[in-house]
Amino acid sequence: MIKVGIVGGTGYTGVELLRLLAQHPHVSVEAITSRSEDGVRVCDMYPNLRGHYDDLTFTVPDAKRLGAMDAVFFATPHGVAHALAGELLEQGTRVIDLSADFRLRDATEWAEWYGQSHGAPTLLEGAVYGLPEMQRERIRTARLVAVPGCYPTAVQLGYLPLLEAGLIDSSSLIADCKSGVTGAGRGAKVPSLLAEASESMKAYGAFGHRHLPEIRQGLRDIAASDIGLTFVPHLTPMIRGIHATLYGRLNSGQLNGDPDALQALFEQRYANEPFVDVMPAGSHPETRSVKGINTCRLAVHRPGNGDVVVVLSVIDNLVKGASGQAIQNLNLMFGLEENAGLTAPALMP
Ligand SMILES: NC(=O)C1=CN([C@@H]2O[C@H](COP(=O)(O)OP(=O)(O)OC[C@H]3O[C@@H](n4cnc5c(N)ncnc54)[C@H](OP(=O)(O)O)[C@@H]3O)[C@@H](O)[C@H]2O)C=CC1
Ligand SMILES: CC(=O)N[C@@H](CCC(=O)OP(=O)(O)O)C(=O)O
Repeated sequence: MIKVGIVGGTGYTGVELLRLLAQHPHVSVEAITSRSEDGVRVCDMYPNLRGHYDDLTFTVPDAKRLGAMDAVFFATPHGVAHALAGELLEQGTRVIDLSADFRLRDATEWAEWYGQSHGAPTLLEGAVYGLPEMQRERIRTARLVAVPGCYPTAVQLGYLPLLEAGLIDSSSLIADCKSGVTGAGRGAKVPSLLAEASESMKAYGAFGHRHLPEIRQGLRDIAASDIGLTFVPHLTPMIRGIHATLYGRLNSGQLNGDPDALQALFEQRYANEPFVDVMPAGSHPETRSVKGINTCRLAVHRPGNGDVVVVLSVIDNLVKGASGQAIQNLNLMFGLEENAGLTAPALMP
């Protein structure tokens, strides 16, 4: 069994790691941290886990204890992994970070968007961006993986086939994205209150959200050209889910009027991807169809056979957008089946 620890076990991505790992055939969770719930049994705080982790208790983070693990997940706010990851890596422990600490390759850019200086710039060179559909081979040998953010996962997977094939103009992309409220974490915040978030919807971060540089960096790698992207996130009254509506303008002379070419492109690009499902032509994927699972469902449209392509991309923010993708990365890093622990179907309704 692979011994793992989780730093930040009381948050939504932490408890989602526990839920998914309870079904994992090759992983045993041996350490879980919380400073505020030190000494509390996991199943007393999260009764959905009763019968799974009856002997597991939250403890304060301790580098020596965590360094005895084969791998440690960080499900913590930005900046925490900066402080601890180096010490764990030195002890031979592999690190899978769900926060944004190692997602941007440029420490100066990170500092500009996150409002604090980068705490571990020397680790950046060895960090691998954990989007398996782009970086699978590098992830297999990585010791430090930066799990992509939820919006960046939905947006990059949607644009990937189009940009790789050079079909759309990379300077005029528009990503209109909606998220459920668990995307904001479990901490008490006024915008997440029932009376604030239910029966209402609003955009936020239209002036520039911290996922913008992350998405741009990923799309630049795919397109090998500069990216012009307008990204506007919205908060919607769902618990889980991200819905991204992605627009791109076809480069002139592309597709030559072939009505099936776009669909065929997406189906071919993702034919061997275990966690990307290209839906039949004309589909409109629903967020509830990915509730609790690690799948990104996509549909591609070309309204009126015009020169605009619309991609619809849905994920569960807590699974393919965070904890599920983190486990997919662990499976690759340890040479396991890529879908180990990630095979259950989605909840419905
Ligand atoms: N929610 C989502 O959909 C997604 C979240 N993420 C990212 O994953 C990370 C975790 O998110 P989420 O689960 O929502 O966060 P939460 O705010 O729900 O939980 C944060 C956890 O971190 C612990 N923690 C906080 N500060 C520290 C610290 N200084 N040292 C050690 N532990 C600390 C908390 O426990 P305690 O304070 O008791 O120690 C808690 O268990 C974040 O970086 C987030 O941006 C990524 C993708 C999607
Ligand atoms: C609805 C909501 O508030 N979403 C979060 C992003 C979700 C996320 O987890 O992003 P990171 O992994 O980069 O933290 C936000 O907009 O800040």
